Amino acid sequence: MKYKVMKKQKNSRKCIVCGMKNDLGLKASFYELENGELAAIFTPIEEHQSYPGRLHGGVAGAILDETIGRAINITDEDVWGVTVELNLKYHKPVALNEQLRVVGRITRDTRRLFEGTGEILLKNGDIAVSASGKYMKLPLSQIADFNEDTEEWRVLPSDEDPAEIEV
Ligand SMILES: CC(C)(COP(=O)(O)OP(=O)(O)OC[C@H]1O[C@@H](n2cnc3c(N)ncnc32)[C@H](O)[C@@H]1OP(=O)(O)O)[C@@H](O)C(=O)NCCC(=O)NCCS
Ligand SMILES: CCCCCCCCCCCCCC(=O)O
Repeated sequence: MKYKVMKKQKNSRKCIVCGMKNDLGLKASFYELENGELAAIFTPIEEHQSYPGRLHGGVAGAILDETIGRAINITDEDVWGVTVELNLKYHKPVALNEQLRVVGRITRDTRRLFEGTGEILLKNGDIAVSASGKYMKLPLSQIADFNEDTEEWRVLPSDEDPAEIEV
């Protein structure tokens, strides 16, 4: 189904998934949807392959990890989590150089932990990779030396931002 985009999330400078100044990164964009899920959009490049032409399974894990980890921010922008568990199932190969949709949602939220699930979708809507993850909530000061300005942690509006996304 198609859902309206309610809000775009922030990107960063060097994160392997969302860093806009990481030339080898995925440069993914994250959109909060009206149904309470988070969608990511990115286009894998040659540098993200394992076997020629096929997305590396670890890279698939990275985008799912971050999409689930960011889904918590739909309800609370100030929660930061570190991944403590990530389970992946690879159903179909993922090709390079084609835009992919990823979707994630929160399935459990407690004082110290949150859990969620997510999928990488192929163009035809088939699920290529599915994941479930568990994250420990921590104060940002315990995770990283983080300066929003130097890390360029901000929303980057683009003409290519979709008004709705099918997930
Ligand atoms: C998450 C982390 C901070 C926990 O460290 P810690 O507080 O020293 O770990 P502890 O073993 O004392 O666990 C703290 C609590 O979390 C719980 N916990 C730890 N890992 C858990 C897991 N995978 N699932 C459920 N609970 C977990 C423990 O049971 C414990 O609970 P308790 O206090 O009620 O006994 C640490 O393991 C860590 O930094 N891991 C790396 C995370 C990471 O880098 N992820 C990838 C990038 S974000
Ligand atoms: C400059 C800050 C960039 C930080 C990226 C924000 C990511 C939040 C998602 C949490 C998922 C954790 C991913 C991980 O490291 O395993």
